This record gives sequence, structure tokens and C-alpha cells, in this order.
Amino acid sequence: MSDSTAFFPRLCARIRAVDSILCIGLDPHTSLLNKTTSADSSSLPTAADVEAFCDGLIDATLAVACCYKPNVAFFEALGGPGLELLAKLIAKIPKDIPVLLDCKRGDIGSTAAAYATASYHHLKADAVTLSPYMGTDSIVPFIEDGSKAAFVVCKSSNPGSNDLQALAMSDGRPLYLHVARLCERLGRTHDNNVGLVVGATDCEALRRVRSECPDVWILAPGIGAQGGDLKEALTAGLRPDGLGMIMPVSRAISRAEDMRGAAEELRQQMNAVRREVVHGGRMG
Ligand SMILES: O=C(O)c1cc(=O)[nH]c(=O)n1[C@@H]1O[C@H](COP(=O)(O)O)[C@@H](O)[C@H]1O
Repeated sequence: MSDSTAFFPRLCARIRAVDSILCIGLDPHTSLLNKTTSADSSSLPTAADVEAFCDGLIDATLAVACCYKPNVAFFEALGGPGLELLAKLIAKIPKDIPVLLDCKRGDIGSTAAAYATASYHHLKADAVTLSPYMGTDSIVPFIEDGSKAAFVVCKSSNPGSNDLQALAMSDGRPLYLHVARLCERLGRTHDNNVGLVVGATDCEALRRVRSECPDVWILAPGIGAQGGDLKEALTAGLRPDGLGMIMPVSRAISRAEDMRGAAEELRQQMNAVRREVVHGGRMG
């Protein structure tokens, strides 16, 4: 797989082009739509309301987005028209900006193959988020095409993540580190196209995953509405080259009066930490 078509080299090219590791979450919450449309809080949004909101968000963030991450839930909530709209929005995003479909799929291989067709063939996403619970054969259909990639949930950002993901295995290490190792190995036997989701709300997990998997790409949600500490999380999870991590932010941008300004400020905050990590030689 050449660097011009493989997912992570393309993501890297975009990060360098806009000097940004900020991933823009496209999560059209109903409460946000009331800000931009005539819908009142009691009525369900229409696909047109959602499209207007997403168009505005994309327009405001185009210059700083290293990628877009639409969460399929908010589109499925609209029924059939929602999926059509999602495909339409993805088609509007310029080709040099990767689209990561947040769908957290996880099912037996043959069913996973159908999900992969839906994500890549119909929606034309470049990458997906997956749940690891059903093991490697539930992941493989999403990474057989080396131009695509999967970010597998390793340590999620929500409080309930400790219920299972932090359980100690027989070697005393938490389950999420085993997930990290499994995914790293899987990536190596494919096109290095497996990344991990590690929440920015758990910096200890970020540190441990980075130390276990020095090269892996990490998607680290949890900044803004979920209260993660941007500086601490990036310091824990970035590679020494200031890459290897992207931070998706949704509500902290989409709720802002000035979405463009909020996104630019986040980009700058992230870059300040990246510069410290690179110049400070945190990891050598
Ligand atoms: O896979 C994800 O992106 C994800 C994983 C995770 O552990 N936590 C998490 O919040 N997310 C998603 O990231 C987004 C976070 O949104 P904000 O909290 O508004 O920035 C939502 O779409 C979540 O579904």
C-alpha cells in the first residue's frame, strides 16, 4: 500500500498541511440544532435542520480539521433520510480531509463485512471506530483494504469504562492493555491500519498505552464537555514526534457562539503542547 493511499500517511499529510491534530466531531445533538434552526425543543429535527447545522460546522472548521468524525447515531436517529444525509455530507468534505465514521461496530465476521460495506462502499468513510469485544475476526473486515483504517476502543472516555476495560487479567495488567497489544499485532499483520481509542479523561491509561505501543495512532476523545485535561492528555499520549494522536472535539466547538474561533483556539492549545513534547524531548 503506497503512502498516498494508506490511511495513516494520508492523515499525517493532512495534519502537516493544516498543522492540526484537531478532529472535528459531527454530532448534531437536537439541543444544538435549536441554536441554528426554527425547530423548538419539543419537535424532532428534520434532515434539513441537521444538514444546515453540519454545513455550518464544516464551513467554520475546514481550515483546521485534520479529519471529520461524524457519529452515525445522530444520523440514524433521523431514520432513513439520516443515512442519505450522512452520505451527502461525507461527499461534500474535500478529499484531502479523511472522514472517520464513528459507529463502534463489533459483530461476527460475516456481519462485520456487511457493516464494512455500509461504511466504506455506501457512506465512503475512510476509517471507522470499532468495539473489540468480539475479537479480531470482528475487526478484520474493516482493515482488509489498506486504504481504510479502524480505531478500536481500548479505554473509552466514559465513567463506565472501568467496569470492564480496567479489570485486571491473570498477569495483573488491565484488560485495555491486552486490547492495545492485540490491535497493535493485528495492525502489523495488515497495513498498519489499526489505531486505538483511548479517552483523554484517563491520562494514566494514555501513558500506559503509549508506553506499550510506541507507534500506534490514538484517537483521544473527552476534551471539552467530558472534562478531559487537554495538556495532560496530550503529554501522556503524544509520540515524541508530536504525532500519533488526534483529538476529536464535538460539543466544545458546536456549542460555541463562535465555532471558528473555538476550533482555532483548540488547535493552538494542542499545538503548544505538541511543540513542548517535540522540543522538550519528553521521550528522547
Ligand atoms: O469513539 C469515539 O469517538 C468516542 C469514544 C469514547 O471513548 N468516548 C467518546 O466520547 N467518543 C465519541 O466522541 C464524541 C465526544 O463528543 P464531545 O464530548 O461532545 O466532544 C462523541 O461522538 C462520542 O460518541
